[in-house]
Amino acid sequence: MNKRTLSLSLYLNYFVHGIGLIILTQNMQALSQHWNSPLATVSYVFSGIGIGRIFAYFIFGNLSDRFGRKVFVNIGMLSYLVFFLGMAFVNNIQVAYALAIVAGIANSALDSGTYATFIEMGGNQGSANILIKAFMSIGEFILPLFIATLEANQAWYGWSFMLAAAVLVFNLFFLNRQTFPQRNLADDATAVAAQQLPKSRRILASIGLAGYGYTSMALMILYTQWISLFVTKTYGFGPVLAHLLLSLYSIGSITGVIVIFILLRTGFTERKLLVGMNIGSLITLAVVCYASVPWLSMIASFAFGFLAAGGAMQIGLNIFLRLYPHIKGTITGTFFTFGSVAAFTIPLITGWLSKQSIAAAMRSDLVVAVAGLICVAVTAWALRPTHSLATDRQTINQIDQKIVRLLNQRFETVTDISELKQQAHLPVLDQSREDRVLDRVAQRSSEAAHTPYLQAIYQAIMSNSRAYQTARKTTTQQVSPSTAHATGMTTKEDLHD
Ligand SMILES: O=C(O)C(=O)C[C@]1(C(=O)O)C=C[C@@H](O)C=C1
Repeated sequence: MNKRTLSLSLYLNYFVHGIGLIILTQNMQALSQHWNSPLATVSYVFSGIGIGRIFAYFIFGNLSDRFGRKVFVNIGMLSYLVFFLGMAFVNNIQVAYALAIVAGIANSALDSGTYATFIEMGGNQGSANILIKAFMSIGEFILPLFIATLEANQAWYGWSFMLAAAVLVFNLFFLNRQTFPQRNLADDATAVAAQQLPKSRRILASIGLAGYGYTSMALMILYTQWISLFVTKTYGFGPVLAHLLLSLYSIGSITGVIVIFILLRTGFTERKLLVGMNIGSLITLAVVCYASVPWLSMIASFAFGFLAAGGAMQIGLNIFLRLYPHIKGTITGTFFTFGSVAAFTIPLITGWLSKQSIAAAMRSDLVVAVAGLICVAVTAWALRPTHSLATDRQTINQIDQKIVRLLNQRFETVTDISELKQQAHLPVLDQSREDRVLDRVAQRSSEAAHTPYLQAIYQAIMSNSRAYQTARKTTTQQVSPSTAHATGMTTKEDLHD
């Protein structure tokens, strides 16, 4: 399995999915003309996507645990292909509705296969799931520009559908050349830690996370649906500023994805990050809901996008997946079923609230934010670290991961040093340098009792560094005997090191 190419291929699907998310709304006028139907009917067709999603998530998640991820990623891609090709030509509303359902199914199949695959690739792939969001955003960013270009050239609206279809056809070939990781493979530490968690705490965390599946999605949908209208009606902001707030939210979201990806790579705890982000979401949302000053709203909207839509939902799912490492597909399905229910119910609930006032509809997002915070706080509390053999070993695994990365960097530097020394005809061993390194270790050690052991470790590191340099030197000399002769390098002393 080549992690890089497989990841790239999986991400490419989410670029297409990002296009799929907005292609109907972006082509609403054109479709309404083509279908000879009013905008309201076109909008009704969109609800098919939600229906397809709700029904497919749970079934697909479960099945992907049984039949493997690749099948479901393929089902997702093929369904999306049917949707894009069909929608570009269809002129019958019923068929269009059926195609919208197919898009919902495509979405669920992709998610059921992909999120689990990233975790199953091993290593720190939880952070890889966060990047899925970034690829969706790229798709959502490029499509409107592409459509604007088509409109400017008075070209057929269907080309936007063809663009997505072309990427899918290419990716179907690309992806099917890749091998997927072994299914439901839990790394030992994760499996043991999950098993050792008392049942009551696991149930509590599961309830919190399922609830978060709903609130995290609801929080974003409600905001994007009402923000522009809210600031216009409540604070009298102009249309440009109203739309700018939404753009700032999107920019914040993309920035968030990148920053969180980096934080997770550097070993930040997902649990703490999630609680922090939800506290931040609540505060920034309260600012947007009650501040009537444009500049403050702008900053808060960016920050809200960063915190609420910058991959927080994906972190929630990652934690959920680690809790049940043997049924990752089912867990993904369950989590997103809750999200789909939010996508379906929030427009209905807020539509009803908006009859009272637009401000009431918008500010109801604060209730969602509080509920989300309670969900993640309960989860974090239930999953608080307790000292056991399994959890402490997991901590050691994380520390070792960092040490190995740093040792790789050290050896890369030693490679440079080795070359410089060869050029300057210097021996591999430099005792005075080694003494200084050991002195520095003693100075840096924060615990006197550890110091002799740390020094012994460093002695071993340097002894291996010498062995590595000597081995390199020998290989270079074998490759180029004339150079070896000219330099007269390999000394007995070095080889004994
Ligand atoms: O600094 C050097 O000259 C190195 O070759 C590096 C290094 C080390 O690994 O730290 C290795 C061997 C020397 O004896 C001293 C130090």
